[in-house]
Amino acid sequence: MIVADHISKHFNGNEAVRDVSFQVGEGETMVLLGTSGCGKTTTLKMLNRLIEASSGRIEIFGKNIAEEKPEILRRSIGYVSQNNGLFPHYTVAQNIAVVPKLLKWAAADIEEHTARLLEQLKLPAAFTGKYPGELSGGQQQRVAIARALIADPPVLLLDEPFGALDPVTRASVRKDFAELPALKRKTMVLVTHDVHEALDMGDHICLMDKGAIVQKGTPGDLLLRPENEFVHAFFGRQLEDISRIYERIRAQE
Ligand SMILES: Nc1ncnc2c1ncn2[C@@H]1O[C@H](COP(=O)(O)OP(=O)(O)OP(=O)(O)O)[C@@H](O)[C@H]1O
Repeated sequence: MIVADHISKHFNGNEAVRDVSFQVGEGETMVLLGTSGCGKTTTLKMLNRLIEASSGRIEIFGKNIAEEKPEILRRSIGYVSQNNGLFPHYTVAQNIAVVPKLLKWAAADIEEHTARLLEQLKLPAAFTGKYPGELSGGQQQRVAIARALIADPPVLLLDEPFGALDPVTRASVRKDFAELPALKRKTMVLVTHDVHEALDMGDHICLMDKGAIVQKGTPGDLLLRPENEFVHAFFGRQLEDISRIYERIRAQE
C-alpha cells in the first residue's frame, strides 16, 4: 500500500507538484496521467526518493519513507525510468544483475532468474552478452523491465516505460509486460501521457495538470463521469480522434 499525503515539490520557487494526495492499494496499479510537464515524473520520483518532497508525507507499507535510508527503500521498489536508464557499458546480464549483486545472490541464482525473465519477456537467451546499444528500443525496454523485476520487489514504479516506442512495438511490449506472472502481486505506479494505456492498465487514474490532480478515480469515473471540462476534453479529444478516423475510413471503404 502506498499513501501520498498532500505532497508538494518546489524547484527554485517554482511549484512542480502541488498538494497531491492518493492511495494505491496492495496489488493495484495507479496511473499518473497528463501532458508533458504536468508533474508526473516528479511525483513518481518522490516515491523512491530520487526527488525529496518539499512537503507532505509518503508511506509505503505503513512506513514513512522519509525515515528510511534511500538505498534500503529502493531495494523494495523496482524502477523503470524514462528511456530505460540501462548502463551502456554493462552487458544485458550485468545490467539485470545490478540489484541481485547488491543483495549478494549466488551467481547461479542470478543466472537462473535472468534466464527465466528473458524467456518470459520474449528475449533470446543469447542476448545476455550483448550491450544495450546493440538492441532495438523495444528490446532495451524489455531488459529494463527485467532489471526492475529480478529481485521481485513488492512495488514497481514505471516512468513512460513504453513511451519511446512506435505504436506496434509499444503494444507488443505492453502485452508481454502485462502477462508477466510476477506482476500479479505487484503494487504499481505508472506514468504515461497515453489515454489508451491509462485506461487499459490502471485500476485507478490520477489525471494531472499544472502540478495538481484534476480528477482521480477508476477508468470508468474519468471516462464516463468527468468532473469538469478539462477531464472531459482530455479523454474526449484523444478517443474521439480515433473513432472519427475509424468512421471516416470505414465510410470510404
Ligand atoms: N530538477 C528540476 N529542476 C527544476 N525544474 C524541474 C526539475 N525537474 C522538473 N522540473 C520542472 O517541474 C515541472 C514538472 O516536470 P515533470 O518532469 O515532473 O513533468 P512530467 O509530467 O513528468 O513531464 P514529461 O512527461 O515531459 O516527462 C516542469 O515544469 C519541469 O520543468
